[in-house]
Amino acid sequence: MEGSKRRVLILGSTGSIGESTIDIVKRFPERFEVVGLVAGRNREKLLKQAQELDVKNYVLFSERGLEGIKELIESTDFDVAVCAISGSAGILPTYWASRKGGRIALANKESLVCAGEFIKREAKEIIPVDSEHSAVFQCLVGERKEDVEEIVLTASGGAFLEREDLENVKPEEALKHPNWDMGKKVTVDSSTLMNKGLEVIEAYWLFELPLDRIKVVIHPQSIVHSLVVFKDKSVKAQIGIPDMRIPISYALSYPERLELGEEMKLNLFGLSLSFLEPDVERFPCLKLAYESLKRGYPYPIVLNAADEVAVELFLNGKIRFTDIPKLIEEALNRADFKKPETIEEVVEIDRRAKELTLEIFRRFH
Ligand SMILES: NC(=O)C1=CN([C@@H]2O[C@H](COP(=O)(O)OP(=O)(O)OC[C@H]3O[C@@H](n4cnc5c(N)ncnc54)[C@H](OP(=O)(O)O)[C@@H]3O)[C@@H](O)[C@H]2O)C=CC1
Ligand SMILES: CC(=O)[C@@H](O)[C@H](O)COP(=O)(O)O
Ligand SMILES: [Mn+2]
Repeated sequence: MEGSKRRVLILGSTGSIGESTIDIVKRFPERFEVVGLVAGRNREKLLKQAQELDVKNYVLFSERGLEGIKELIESTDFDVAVCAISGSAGILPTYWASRKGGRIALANKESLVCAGEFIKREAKEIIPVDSEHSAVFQCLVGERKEDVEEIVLTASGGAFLEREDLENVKPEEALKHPNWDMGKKVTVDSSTLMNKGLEVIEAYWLFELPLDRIKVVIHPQSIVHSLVVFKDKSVKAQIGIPDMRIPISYALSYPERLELGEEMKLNLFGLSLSFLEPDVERFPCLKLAYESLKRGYPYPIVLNAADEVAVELFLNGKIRFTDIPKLIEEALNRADFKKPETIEEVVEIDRRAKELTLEIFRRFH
């Protein structure tokens, strides 16, 4: 990384990951420069970021649509694209950025869940930003693939690990993550364990292990970010405070590491770490995610689409927390789409699966 600066394109700059990325870039002006910004609807924040970073190359989805995003990605020369648009809206932008040939610093797990095959085919290099996958990636540095026995993703358990009356959960309660400060969708997904389900599928694409060797353990403190078990039964874990600036900085600077401040250092004294088996009867979304991948494509696309619709309905007070997995399961049972052959077909299945989920909702409510 010595010499020239890394040119960074940020897709989803106004969100939680986008802002943390800008924080890192601003700490290391000699190493990075932002060369493009993409956001959804927050015009004011996008303009402020563009002005602060002196970036002329930016696009707002609500003004210029997907075509505007495509044009910006295709016309921007970048070294790293931070893919941090939330939800399936990130599929095509991540795919277009992958085709350009630079590094993909991937936060938008939904794009791998839905279009892993197509994005992996195009991308030259994917460095995970998602904390668990960054942890696994770091544990694997210097190791041989054939020596890996299992990947173990840690899950905080979300806001309701110990809650009895899940049917009475309110949206504002689901939006309080015990350890991480994140966007709404991923925070609700954490509370249903769907986030972990999506992450299992993300890990399947990133690390190319059979599904039965990708495990999940509940770890309420979010200090151990994930683990790898090797065939000699040695276990490596990556640990640290729950702050996304650490995996983001790693994805930007890999193979080097940046010098972050003392406030980011984990204090080991007084730490008490616990690990529990996930309860998939109380939190069926995790089971549904495994099942969707076992059934094969297009089911993970349907899982993701139905979840996006269900989370939105829950946040708008239209369904109960416990209806989220029911709606997703029904969508998976009724879905009758063929395996996608192109990225356009992926996007079409996502659209139709969302329609199907809304139809199911209307029939029962
Ligand atoms: N936050 C976190 O700590 C983590 C997040 N992730 C993943 O990273 C991704 C982003 O999460 P997070 O930052 O929390 O989400 P946020 O909701 O905070 O931010 C989402 C970003 O996407 C933009 N966006 C939404 N829709 C569109 C669209 N149609 N076109 C262009 N831009 C759009 C938003 O723009 P605007 O606000 O202007 O509308 C915003 O910049 C998700 O996939 C999440 O699962 C993974 C690990 C950790
Ligand atoms: C920070 C991050 O990577 C999130 O995806 C986080 O993992 C969410 O926490 P859960 O473990 O509760 O899903
Ligand atoms: Mn994660």
